[in-house]
Amino acid sequence: MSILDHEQVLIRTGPRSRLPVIVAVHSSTLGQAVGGCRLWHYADWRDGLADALRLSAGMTAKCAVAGLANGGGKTVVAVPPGVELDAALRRAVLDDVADTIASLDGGYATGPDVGTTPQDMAVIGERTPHVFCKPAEHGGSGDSSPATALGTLAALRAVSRRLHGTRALAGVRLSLVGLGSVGMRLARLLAEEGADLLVSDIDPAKRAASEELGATWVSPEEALTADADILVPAALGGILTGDVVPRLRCSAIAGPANNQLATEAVAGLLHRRGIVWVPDYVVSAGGVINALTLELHHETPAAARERVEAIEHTVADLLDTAEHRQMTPAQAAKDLVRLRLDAPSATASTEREPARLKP
Ligand SMILES: NC(=O)c1ccc[n+]([C@@H]2O[C@H](COP(=O)([O-])OP(=O)(O)OC[C@H]3O[C@@H](n4cnc5c(N)ncnc54)[C@H](O)[C@@H]3O)[C@@H](O)[C@H]2O)c1
Repeated sequence: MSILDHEQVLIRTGPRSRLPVIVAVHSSTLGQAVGGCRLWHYADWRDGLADALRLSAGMTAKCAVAGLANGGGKTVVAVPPGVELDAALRRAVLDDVADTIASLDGGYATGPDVGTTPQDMAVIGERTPHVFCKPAEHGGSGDSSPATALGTLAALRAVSRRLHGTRALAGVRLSLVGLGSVGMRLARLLAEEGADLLVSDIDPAKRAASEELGATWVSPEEALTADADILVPAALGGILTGDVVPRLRCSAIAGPANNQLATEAVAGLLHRRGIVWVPDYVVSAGGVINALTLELHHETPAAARERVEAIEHTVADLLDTAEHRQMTPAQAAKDLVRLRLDAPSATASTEREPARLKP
């Protein structure tokens, strides 16, 4: 991905922290660019730049498919190897990030990502209003995991309808990999629905809580290759490799974990095996939909919830389109992004029903 695919990229040496602060604005075609602030160690700052370029383009796609009136951006602070962020340096970094965002004059807003928290967003919010997911006591929507879990549940309903003709999840065999902030909440929601749950995590401390839900605890490898209706990746990325695909025994895959495919070609391998894969950026959009609807578009919690639950319709439409056009859901999602970016006024608006791609 090249810098020239982006509207603008700011690369600054933070005046306080002396660390490289990178803000990539990929697209503002649909509205203010949004994307989290990643504070991470990189061997070379150019690796941080590559991440910012890739992730900001991903945010454009995520917002477009979700029907949000927002574009994609990303902040990366590339911390060099060996530099530890004590409280003073962390504060300096966050102030540098805030001033860089403020210099864009509302063109871009940030939120939490790997290495930053809602509390960090409150610090950034002291210098610029263009920030979301601040803690509730600072007027924000806080932790995005509950909305991400709710949006994933909505996606799973659409997949269940595709597989079994009903959106109900009672009795549906789901295999969940990763019981973190999102995964554990999702497991609870699924257990309440009466789903038949296999669960796993590399952290054995998660076992007791999952068994209390009535779920069956298995190893991550068993969960990945389980004979299930739907595999739900909710841990780290890269779980779906060319080697794993022949061993899968699920009918569909839909989960919140980012970047599930080791390479783009894996979407085709899954399709050829008849396994329905719903792109992660569609499934996991609940958190960002909720935060933006509440904090940037100033709508009600009921409106935010409705938009998160609309992921069910988005996924249903993508699956219908993919079947009708004999393409992968990944390709159908890409086409939807292009459609919305080509005709922005006819698509994203937080005041209208999310536009849909009809088969
Ligand atoms: N939190 C959100 O709102 C949100 C939004 C969009 C996407 N996501 C993505 O969803 C995924 C989960 O997010 P989270 O906030 O729950 O993260 P988390 O760090 O709270 O949880 C991840 C869990 O996965 C487990 N894990 C790690 N490697 C594993 C493996 N190989 N096998 C099984 N379990 C493993 C960890 O022990 C942990 O319990 C991530 O990929 C994240 O990027 C999260």
